Amino acid sequence: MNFLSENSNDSLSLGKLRDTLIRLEDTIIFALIERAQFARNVSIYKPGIFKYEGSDDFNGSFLEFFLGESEKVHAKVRRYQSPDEYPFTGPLPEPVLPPLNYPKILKPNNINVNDKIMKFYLENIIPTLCADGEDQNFGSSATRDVACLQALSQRIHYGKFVAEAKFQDQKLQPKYIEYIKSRDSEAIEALLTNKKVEESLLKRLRRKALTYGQDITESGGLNLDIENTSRCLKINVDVVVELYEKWVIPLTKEVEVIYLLERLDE
Ligand SMILES: C=C(O[C@@H]1C=C(C(=O)O)C=C[C@H]1O)C(=O)O
Repeated sequence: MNFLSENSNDSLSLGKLRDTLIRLEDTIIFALIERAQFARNVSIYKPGIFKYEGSDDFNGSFLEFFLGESEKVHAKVRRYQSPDEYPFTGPLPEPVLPPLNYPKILKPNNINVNDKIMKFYLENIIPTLCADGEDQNFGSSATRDVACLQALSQRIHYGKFVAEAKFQDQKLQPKYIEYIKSRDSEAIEALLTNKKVEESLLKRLRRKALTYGQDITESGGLNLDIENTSRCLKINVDVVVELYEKWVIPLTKEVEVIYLLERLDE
């Protein structure tokens, strides 16, 4: 979401944030489809298998190396105002001070569930998403992993913005304040949970995975009948739905709760 082009209160409306989360469903499904075309390639997840020029002392996995190096670049450009200012090649200019005009309360803080995201991605998603074995496409697999992990991380950390929007609801704010003061995480989670939104999301996600997973030809209709279609899909629809049901939604809510527990600290 672009926080710079709009006034900050407006960009925190729950409706707009939900639109952003819906758009990110597409990003995540396509990233998973990209990864699913390659085999599991377990070698890229085991530490110490490859050596890297100029990083002789690095002992982690290929994926960790890849992610670390790309995030070094992200760290250097993070403070620029727009992606258009980032050079594609050559040295980066000196970073300027943070120009991002976030709503004040959303200044960067310590909420980070990336360790959890990495764990469920490697232990639960990759083994069911990809064919067992090694097709030796190590670089291709790792680039897709980075795309999947970054999209999942972005989606889940959006919980901060969602939580702030919910806290701004004047009818509910006294309740949130009461539960925050009594450190009642369960009550906070119950208050911010919207079962209807979650149910619609899971239904929509199944239809999206079924649709995006098909080869679209020049004629003929799409087939939304899972029984007939699932054999030739590019992705296992159940993996996508389970990913959201078991991991993405619960972790988004965890971020929401952590954010709100710190909301009154200033
Ligand atoms: C994100 C929201 O908050 C909660 C988390 C949801 C999610 O991660 O998709 C969905 C509904 C809510 O229980 C929301 O209300 O839209």
